[in-house]
Amino acid sequence: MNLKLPSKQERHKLFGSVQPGEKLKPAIKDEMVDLQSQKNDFLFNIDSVGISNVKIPVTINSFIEPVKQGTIAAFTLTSSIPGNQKGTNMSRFIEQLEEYRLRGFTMEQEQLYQFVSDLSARLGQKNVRVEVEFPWFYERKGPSSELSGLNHATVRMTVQQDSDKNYKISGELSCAVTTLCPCSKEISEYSAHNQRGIVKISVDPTVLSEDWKEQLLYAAESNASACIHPLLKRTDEKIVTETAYENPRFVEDMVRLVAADLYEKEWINGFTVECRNEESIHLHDAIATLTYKKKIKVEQPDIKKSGWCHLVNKFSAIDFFYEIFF
Ligand SMILES: Nc1nc2c(ncn2[C@@H]2O[C@H](COP(=O)(O)OP(=O)(O)OP(=O)(O)O)[C@@H](O)[C@H]2O)c(=O)[nH]1
Repeated sequence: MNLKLPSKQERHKLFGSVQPGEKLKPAIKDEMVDLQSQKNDFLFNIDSVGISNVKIPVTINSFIEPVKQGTIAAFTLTSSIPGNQKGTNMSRFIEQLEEYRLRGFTMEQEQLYQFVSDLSARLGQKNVRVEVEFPWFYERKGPSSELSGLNHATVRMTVQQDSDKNYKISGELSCAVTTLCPCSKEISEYSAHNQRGIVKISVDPTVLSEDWKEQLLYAAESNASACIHPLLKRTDEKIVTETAYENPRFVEDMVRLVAADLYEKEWINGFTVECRNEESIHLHDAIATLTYKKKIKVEQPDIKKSGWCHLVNKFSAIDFFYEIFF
């Protein structure tokens, strides 16, 4: 270990770095060409332009422990632009995201509605969309030992403002469950193959219920053969195994049973349920999807001009909490 290295500057030169050239273009913002804001006939309107896969730390409130948690959210922020505008001002998306991060950005619909409203004003565009995806952690206890660990589901929220300033929100949750094959149980002398099923539920609500992600998780887990657990002792494993055997489910059974639960929820206008079983006896997956739309008149949320807007949630989160735990 007795190398005689050239200085860092000489090393950079060795690997191709050169002296800066003569700088002739303006360095002051007001003197710079603003290509993006140029007006001309640029042939087409653009439906959606912006940034995607922007990751920042955010906060989530949960009705299941841990009730307040930090997570990493990935954002896609876009707007339309008219045919006479060359481009969007991309830095403004990040500028606004940073302002919200510094204030404390919680992934709730009130803040997302306000975010879209503020972004629309900042960009000077009406068609604005924010999509955010993040892992949500929830505590799961072993059914007998009651020892706990953390599971997580993937949550996605989308808020869109259209050219008439109408708002539309949607929510999606994707979680893992256990499914045990009814056919295998029926035909075999012993046992039945089972697998991890990925249930994805997308809902189209008037307004998302305050505890919407907990309700969707419950709809998936309570209709599965068994729940997925991070930590199981033998006493737990026996119960989980037997519960799965007592509740066999095809992917078709899963999407229909979850659909029935979603249909009963007043705040949901339409939904899509998908179940994908990572088959343990095949290399391929089994999948089923079901989409249903109720015939309902959609009301608009009340967005305040500044500050977080307040929306009334029709469904009681506390009712749901008691339904699960008592
Ligand atoms: N429109 C557009 N911008 C891009 C593209 N690729 C990079 N940029 C961004 O251009 C940005 C700079 O443009 P603006 O955001 O319009 O900057 P500005 O004009 O100083 O900002 P304002 O004062 O808010 O108008 C940088 O943040 C780059 O990321 C692209 O394909 N299209």
